[in-house]
Amino acid sequence: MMTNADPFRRLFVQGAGSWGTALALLGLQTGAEVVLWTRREDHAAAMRGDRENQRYLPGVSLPPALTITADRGAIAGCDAVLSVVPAQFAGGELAALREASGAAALPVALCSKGIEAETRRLMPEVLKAAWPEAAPAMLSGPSFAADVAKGLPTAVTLADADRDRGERWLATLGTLTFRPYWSADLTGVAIGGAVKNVLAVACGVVEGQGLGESARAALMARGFAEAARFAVALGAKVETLRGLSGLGDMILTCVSPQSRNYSLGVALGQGETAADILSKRHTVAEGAKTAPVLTALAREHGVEMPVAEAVAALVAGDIEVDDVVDSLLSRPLRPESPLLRDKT
Ligand SMILES: NC(=O)C1=CN([C@@H]2O[C@H](COP(=O)(O)OP(=O)(O)OC[C@H]3O[C@@H](n4cnc5c(N)ncnc54)[C@H](OP(=O)(O)O)[C@@H]3O)[C@@H](O)[C@H]2O)C=CC1
Ligand SMILES: O=C(CO)COP(=O)(O)O
Repeated sequence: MMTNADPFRRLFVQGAGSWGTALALLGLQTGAEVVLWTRREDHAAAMRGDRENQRYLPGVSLPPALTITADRGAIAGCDAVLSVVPAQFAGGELAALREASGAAALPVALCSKGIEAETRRLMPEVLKAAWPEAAPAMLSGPSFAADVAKGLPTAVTLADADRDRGERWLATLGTLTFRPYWSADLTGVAIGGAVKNVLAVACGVVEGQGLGESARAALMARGFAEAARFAVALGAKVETLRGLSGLGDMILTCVSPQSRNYSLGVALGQGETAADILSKRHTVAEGAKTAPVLTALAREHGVEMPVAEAVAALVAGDIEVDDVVDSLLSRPLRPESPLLRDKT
């Protein structure tokens, strides 16, 4: 046991992609009753029949204790929600779930990593607009669903402005191998998760272009600097960006072929177009939709984000991959530290 707080007893997991499924299994491990919800009845029926999510998390068995449904009404009696729907669809799905719950004041942990393109909202703002009665938390950090489902050691950040409720989340999800650490900085956690996907695409491009590991490390460091500038401009704490949900997740996804965002970047670097790559996939690469809205928000706040700008232009097909590399390499030589830069 990680904490003496009372865990939530009946969890509603919204979204049965790979991450929602892995988190549902975690909830069962800590003794909660868990409802895993998918929007498609045929997907629910297949998972119930196979006791496996063959589409998104193959090879992992789903115990009989896991309730699998496409009925939002199954939220009745649940005392907490994990929302694990891709960022662009989260607002609509959260609003529909609010209605099914009778606008209940439930704790909702947001587990998606992105920024809503239409409204430029971070995930906690998406929740506030869709379900104002809900109590928001953010769960994010370096954690591949397949690793977590195998019980491999993982550490993440769980942000909740209310420490006691945060402790309840830790008790609900923490196991010997899955270690959530509490933070109060929801904005910082939401930004770290969203921005690292964009940086992972950029690092994949470096790999796809064969530019070498030194170049990739340089890009990660410069990418981290722009993520931190952006986070501070939006009121987040820079320490949060240095933690598991920022730097930790960047380190994972900016080097691993297991990352869908990194592998999108590799294919872009090899000359394929984003439209072609994404049309062949059924899984999500959040960085593609986050890059343009991230750069728009950054410009609004007067923050320079050249790496994110390059990814946005490449994904939109506005620029060739060789030109992206040239534009990043031809940036002016100036002091590395922003503090020194201000004085020169
Ligand atoms: N996978 C991972 O290792 C991790 C993922 N995350 C984050 O979790 C979130 C969910 O990703 P993940 O579980 O990987 O997803 P997957 O790529 O495994 O699956 C895609 C999911 O998106 C759903 N989806 C697609 N289109 C829509 C739509 N129009 N409306 C509602 N849902 C839709 C799919 O449902 P359907 O089958 O019905 O189309 C499916 O549940 C993302 O924000 C991701 O960044 C965070 C940490 C780890
Ligand atoms: O967020 C993740 C791991 O922390 C998953 O990364 P991808 O979405 O790039 O696969």
